[in-house]
Amino acid sequence: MIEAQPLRSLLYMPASNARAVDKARALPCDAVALDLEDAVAPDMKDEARSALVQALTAGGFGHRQMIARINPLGSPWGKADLATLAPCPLHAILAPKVNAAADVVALSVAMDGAGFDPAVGLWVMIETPQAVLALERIAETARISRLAGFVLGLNDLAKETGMAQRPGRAGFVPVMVQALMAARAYGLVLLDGVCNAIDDPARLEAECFQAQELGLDGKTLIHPSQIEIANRVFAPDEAEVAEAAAIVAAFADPANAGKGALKVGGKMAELLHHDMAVRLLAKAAAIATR
Ligand SMILES: CC(C)(COP(=O)(O)OP(=O)(O)OC[C@H]1O[C@@H](n2cnc3c(N)ncnc32)[C@H](O)[C@@H]1OP(=O)(O)O)[C@@H](O)C(=O)NCCC(=O)NCCSC(=O)C[C@H](O)C(=O)O
Ligand SMILES: [Mg+2]
Repeated sequence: MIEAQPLRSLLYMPASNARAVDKARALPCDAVALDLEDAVAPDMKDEARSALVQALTAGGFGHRQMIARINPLGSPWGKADLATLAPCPLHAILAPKVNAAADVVALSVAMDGAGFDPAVGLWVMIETPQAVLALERIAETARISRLAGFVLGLNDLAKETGMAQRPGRAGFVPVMVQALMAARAYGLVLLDGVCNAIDDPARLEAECFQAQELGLDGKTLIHPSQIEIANRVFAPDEAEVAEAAAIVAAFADPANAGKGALKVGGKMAELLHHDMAVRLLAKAAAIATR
């Protein structure tokens, strides 16, 4: 399954940064991740958690999917994060540094125990070598847990593996492909890691094109200036929308009734292309309402 709701851009911000959180209510990102983990210093964790609850309770984030990134369950803050966030209006909890399928099941059980609404999903960061090696087993837990998404954490993966974060991201491409296969096999969202180079829009754009070409749903971002690029690259362009509309129209034409393969715009179109065209048009329509 590929996510019907656009998730082209997910903007992280420290939950402790009230100015950034307030700005998020008007930014054109598809999702917001209020972070309690790496963007928050240890002595600010309790304050950030309270600020997060206040922000979610106050609301005003409109169509944006609201994600809270908690601290690891095994850290001094993880359990309190879950207990405190349980009553809040959230789309998903994002859990960092999972290593194995058992970690995901434990997180899901902890969310049940804390009283989260069943509609609140669990997304996990793929950012350790152990998690990369266990991608399929982790994804498979979606059958018995709240797991609904993967987010790549390439800074941590670089730290743990020694892999360099250079233009082209050669070392990360196999991880992105493996994560995509696992995500698609079990109906999960998959978002790309962040581009740290805030002042290099060309690099961000190249990373977005690469991730879009590899089939990822969108990109995680760290600065408002990155939103426009991600939204543009991960949205179908005019030519793609026109091609999809032509395919749908061709299959709807009574003259083509009963045919499984057609020639549309000089290309072969089969029923699978019709399905893809319908999906693309639905995504374009959802984006147009933003
Ligand atoms: C990186 C930053 C600390 C830079 O902040 P700053 O120096 O304030 O930037 P600017 O002066 O350019 O900011 C201009 C205005 O934009 C607002 N702003 C900046 N960043 C954000 C944001 N992320 N969300 C919302 N608003 C933002 C500023 O407040 C300014 O507003 P104004 O004063 O009204 O003009 C900062 O960008 C930042 O904190 N970014 C997010 C950092 C973060 O959340 N990191 C954790 C997630 S990334 C990660 O962990 C990846 C993963 O786990 C991995 O392993 O790879
Ligand atoms: Mg990380």
